Amino acid sequence: MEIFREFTFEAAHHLPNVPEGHKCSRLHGHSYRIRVHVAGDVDPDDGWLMDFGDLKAAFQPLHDQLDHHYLNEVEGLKNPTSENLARWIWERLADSLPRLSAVQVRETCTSGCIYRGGTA
Ligand SMILES: Nc1nc2c(c(=O)[nH]1)N=C([C@H](O)[C@H](O)COP(=O)(O)OP(=O)(O)OP(=O)(O)O)CN2
Repeated sequence: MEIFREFTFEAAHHLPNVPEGHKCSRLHGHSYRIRVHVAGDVDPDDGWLMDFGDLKAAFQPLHDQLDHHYLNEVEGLKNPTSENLARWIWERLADSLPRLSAVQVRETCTSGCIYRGGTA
């Protein structure tokens, strides 16, 4: 079984390593949508994998660091692409959510990424 919880936050960023003239080198903002997935067995007694409320509690400290912030200034997010943000979130959730299975980051309605851990 896999469950997820979706979070949103607003933030500004620019991408420092894109080619000269790329639109994303300019300061701009996104309404980010994040999905945190956890996978495992459903407990036969309580009928759930884990409480959605505990997923929310685990993400809250990260939300506080990201919402209405300039992502380039957040520790570890000098180059805040979707991919780097997904990995940043994973690394900060992995201890509190040992069954973490995926982190999805959506920057816009049409673009985003999914990170499932590991080095890629
Ligand atoms: N692999 C990645 N590519 C891009 C990233 C990224 O994080 N990873 N980020 C950007 C920009 O931040 C950009 O704001 C979002 O890109 P894009 O989908 O091109 O945005 P638009 O809404 O402007 O798309 P259009 O359909 O062209 O209007 C760029 N690439």
